[in-house]
Amino acid sequence: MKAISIGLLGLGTVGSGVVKIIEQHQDKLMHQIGCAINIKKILVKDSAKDRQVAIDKSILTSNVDEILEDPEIDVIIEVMGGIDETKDYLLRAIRNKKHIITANKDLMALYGSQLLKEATANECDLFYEASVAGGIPILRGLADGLASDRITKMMGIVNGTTNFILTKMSQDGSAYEEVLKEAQSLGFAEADPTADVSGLDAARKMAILSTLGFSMTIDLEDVTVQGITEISEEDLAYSKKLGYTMKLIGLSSRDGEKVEVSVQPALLPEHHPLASVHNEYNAVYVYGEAVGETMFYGPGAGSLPTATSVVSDLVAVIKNMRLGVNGRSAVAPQYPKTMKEPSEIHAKFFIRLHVKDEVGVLAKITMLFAEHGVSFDKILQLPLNEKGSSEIVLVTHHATLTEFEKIQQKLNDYEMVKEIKSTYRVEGENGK
Ligand SMILES: NC(=O)C1=CN([C@@H]2O[C@H](COP(=O)(O)OP(=O)(O)OC[C@H]3O[C@@H](n4cnc5c(N)ncnc54)[C@H](OP(=O)(O)O)[C@@H]3O)[C@@H](O)[C@H]2O)C=CC1
Ligand SMILES: N[C@@H](CC=O)C(=O)O
Ligand code: NA
Repeated sequence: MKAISIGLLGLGTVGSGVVKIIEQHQDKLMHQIGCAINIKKILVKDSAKDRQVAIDKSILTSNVDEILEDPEIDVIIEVMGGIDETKDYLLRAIRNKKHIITANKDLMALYGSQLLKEATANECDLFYEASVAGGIPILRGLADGLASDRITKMMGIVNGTTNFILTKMSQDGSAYEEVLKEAQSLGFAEADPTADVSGLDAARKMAILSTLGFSMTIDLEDVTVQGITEISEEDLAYSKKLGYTMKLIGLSSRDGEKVEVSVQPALLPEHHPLASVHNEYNAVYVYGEAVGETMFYGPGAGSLPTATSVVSDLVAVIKNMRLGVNGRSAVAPQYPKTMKEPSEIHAKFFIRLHVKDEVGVLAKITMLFAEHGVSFDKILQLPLNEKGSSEIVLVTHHATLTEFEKIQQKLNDYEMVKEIKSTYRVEGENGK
């Protein structure tokens, strides 16, 4: 079989990894697909820039038409990032009958269904394994490995940068800004790391995972999002003291046909498997009605891990080309979407309050929670340096989000409560 020519859009962290893997694993790739892979052109912004990989500079271009309009190029690998312009490039490529592989969750979370429909209509493959949890084959795990099951819950650490930051802050006491810079220099962070630390990157991945896992179209706006920027050293210290580990957790759950999809910092019991996922590593816990608990673990970001998923997608495209079955694997969502109301979301909650150090304060707070049917699992009360003030830290038993929000509103109105310093969900107790 003659060599397959591919066009690469982007030669940064992931693109360089793709070039390395295609070169270094040539024998294995040839054995699997029966032909050579020829990287014919690479789109970059600046062709003069020094590169992390040795390549023939004549294949670099800043004119995308040289790739999209080249009839010899069968497959486009998109690892440049960006949304609107990139979507236009990919739609043009699909209409020119080119198969697509992308690592771009920003794009797939917003326009995945449009692109997949267009690809199917043009008998093209569109694979995006690297877009969620970099090097972990989670999308293939859901689409193929668990195809026979009904998924009811997914809980994961799906952003490497924030997991790296939280690990270093809680284990070594490192400062937030310093660790963020380190994550950027290691190539884990997005071009604009706001997407990482605000939780948006994880929300995009949860929208993609939930759409596939629950077979319903979960849009980005269906995902409630909170990032890691408000987490204080005190919160990290209290979570340790109470036997928890703070992680940025993506959560998708389904009860009947109703779903919740959210991203937030949450406290996990120290013995929970996700609590020992450190640095840029990701993990996704998947519960299926038949299979029970499964866990997918591995590097969530970085050049070679992410490129592994990209090149494995390329192998799948080329195998489909040989069989003449491209564009047949995407399955359209089966179910309509109904999101859970806050009154249908149950969790345990952590709350940290600064209160006046007076007789009866704790009793009054206990009474308020009891009026809303919420009892406590853990209570700490400690004096503060500020005279006449103390700190109360509570972990509730399960309550609905609605009741917990009502309690917070009433606490804010109490004169004895100086400030609600922080609240978090506590997840993963009872083994899940
Ligand atoms: N880094 C990671 O660990 C992971 C990244 N991803 C995703 O992979 C994609 C790429 O990420 P990453 O490799 O880190 O990004 P980089 O910023 O390292 O690389 C981007 C590359 O694309 C080129 N590029 C960007 N915009 C344009 C444009 N408008 N025209 C031409 N070329 C352009 C850049 O050219 P030049 O070099 O000339 O500047 C660069 O080579 C993103 O969608 C990201 O979200 C997914 C999983 C993990
Ligand atoms: N910035 C992302 C890269 C992979 O998707 C992350 O940190 O997880
Ligand atoms: Na993946």
